[in-house]
Amino acid sequence: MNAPVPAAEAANSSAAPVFPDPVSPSKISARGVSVYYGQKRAIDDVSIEIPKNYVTAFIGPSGCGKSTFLRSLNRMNDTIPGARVEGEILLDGMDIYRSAMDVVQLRARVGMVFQKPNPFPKSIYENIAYGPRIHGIAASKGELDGIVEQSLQRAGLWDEVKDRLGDSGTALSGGQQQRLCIARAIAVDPEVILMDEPCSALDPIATARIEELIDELRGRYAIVIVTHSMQQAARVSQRTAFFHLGKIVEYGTTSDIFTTPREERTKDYITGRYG
Ligand SMILES: Nc1ncnc2c1ncn2[C@@H]1O[C@H](COP(=O)(O)OP(=O)(O)OP(=O)(O)O)[C@@H](O)[C@H]1O
Repeated sequence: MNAPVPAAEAANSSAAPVFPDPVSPSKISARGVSVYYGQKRAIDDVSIEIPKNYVTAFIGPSGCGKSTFLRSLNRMNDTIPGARVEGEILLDGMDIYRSAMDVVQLRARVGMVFQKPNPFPKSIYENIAYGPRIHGIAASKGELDGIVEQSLQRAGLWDEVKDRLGDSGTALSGGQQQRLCIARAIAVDPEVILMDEPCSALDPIATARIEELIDELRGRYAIVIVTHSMQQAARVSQRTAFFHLGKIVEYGTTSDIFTTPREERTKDYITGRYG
């Protein structure tokens, strides 16, 4: 295994670059990760340490592998026929593909929020209560009620739904459904929350509310967000990884990436000159 080296130094060597965080300890890290769909390599030998307590944005042109890499962080690719992951993904140092870690437990620790809000076709209450119940997090109905309320509070949804917890989650607006999905992820006490373009199906007002929410949750979780919006990456993240052709070309603080990118490809992409 390679020791982490500064990104600039690594970029000049022939070995694949390793991107340690400049300040924060790692929560989840990739070492030499490649992801294949059949013969096609969508992610090519990526190593990165994703820090605790920050929002990390994955940016890059369409098809560069952002979602594929995101999904490899909680084994979501396992559900895609023919998909294969090589290398190591370490959650607090434990290899999520090779240890005895149960995938259901893993996905509680590393939650996922999708592009299109996907509440269960069940009540608002049940959308939140299901996870804590199957993971044995709540010992009593009273405790479960408390988790439901706290999760909805943290997702900024409690005041809007407290009088209609029995209504279907699918009856909420798109923005409310997305906050419900975030509350559902929070309810099982995750350490990492992965968000794949969580605002792309939402209008500007709902988007602003989700961005505020991400900011409120920052510090409590390691959050990773895939986004096509440079403005959104600049608003919500403290760290940014720029992907290109299945590799991370550049990683750093969001302010550095947006003000003084080192790589021409990053510069072209964030200034809209990529073509
Ligand atoms: N289920 C799949 N089966 C086969 N190939 C796939 C699958 N999902 C993605 N790919 C391919 O892997 C590559 C990376 O796709 P991915 O969706 O990860 O990129 P992305 O950067 O997230 O793109 P976008 O920004 O457009 O969502 C692309 O060439 C894509 O066609």
